Amino acid sequence: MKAREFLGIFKVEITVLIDIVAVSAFLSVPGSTLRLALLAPLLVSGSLASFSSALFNNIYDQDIDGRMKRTEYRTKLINWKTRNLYIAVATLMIALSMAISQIYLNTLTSLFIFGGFLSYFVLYTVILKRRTIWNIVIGGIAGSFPALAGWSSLTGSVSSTSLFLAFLVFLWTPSHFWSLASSRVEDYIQADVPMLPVVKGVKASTRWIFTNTVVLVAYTLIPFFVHMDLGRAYFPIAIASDVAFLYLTGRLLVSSDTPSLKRAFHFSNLYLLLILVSVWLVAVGW
Ligand code: HEM
Ligand SMILES: CC(C)=CCC/C(C)=C/CC/C(C)=C/COP(=O)(O)OP(=O)(O)O
Repeated sequence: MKAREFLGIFKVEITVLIDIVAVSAFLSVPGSTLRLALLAPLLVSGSLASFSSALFNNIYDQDIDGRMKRTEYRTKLINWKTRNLYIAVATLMIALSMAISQIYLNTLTSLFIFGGFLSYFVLYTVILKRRTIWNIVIGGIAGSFPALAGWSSLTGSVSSTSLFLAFLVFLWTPSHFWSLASSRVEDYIQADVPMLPVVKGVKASTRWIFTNTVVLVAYTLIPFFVHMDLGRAYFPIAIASDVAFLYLTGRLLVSSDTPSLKRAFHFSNLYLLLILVSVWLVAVGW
């Protein structure tokens, strides 16, 4: 077993970007740099909840993971022999996550972190994923909770800025995932999961991806007209990232080959990273 595969069952790389969502919301709180120590319990609690939800997702999806090339490696680790062990580990992780958040942060933040866990494992994985093409649109709310948790960890409240960041991730998710799913459509046909490209075809999915990206880009322009605590670096970086994302998803309308789809998918992560990290500069007065 390779280390990357072991880390893969906890979806560590996804958790890193989830944590960056939380850090951006945290640093956008005025005066956040005076209380940076609270980043530690926020990131430990949020990461443990993300790892736990990813583990529960992989335990529940054992049957379909074994039928998809991208995920079949997981069945070497999570199988009938080890299932109970991983259930115990995942349960311990979410319990520890809640304890840390309750002790060092506040109840609202615990609720937001638990909301991310529940919306990913129960709402998306158990209820929606195998039933509807809207699975990742509704399930995408999972990625919004880290933004709400990041702001509330310092304030015990919600703000227009944390709601803006939360909804930004929500709108970003379909462009992110549908490009991946379209590049892996055979996998999802094998697994009999009703992802958009399985039900509507890749060509139609590229139109949905581009349309969603146009809506996402329009949404990122709101801070040009409505004040948010996002700092000055947000504006040029959002515009540059928007142009690149529109280009990469727009060209899918012309060529929806696998490399183009994978390029759009990988850029979706860079896109969100650039916009989120641009907000960090607000903490140092930019
Ligand atoms: C319901 C919502 C989402 C779905 C269905 C989804 C789906 C996926 C899938 C299937 C992968 C490939 C994973 C692999 O092959 O190991 C992936 C990768 C990734 N996702 Fe998402 N995702 C969602 C939300 C998010 C959110 C909210 C974030 C962070 C804010 C995120 C960040 C990432 C990153 C960074 C990767 C790349 C990891 C790598 O390079 O392997 N995803 N996503
Ligand atoms: C605050 C908190 C805990 C938030 C959790 C948010 C979170 C972990 C979102 C990730 C969503 C995700 C990667 C879905 C992919 O599942 P999939 O089953 O479609 O992917 P797979 O086929 O690779 O298993």
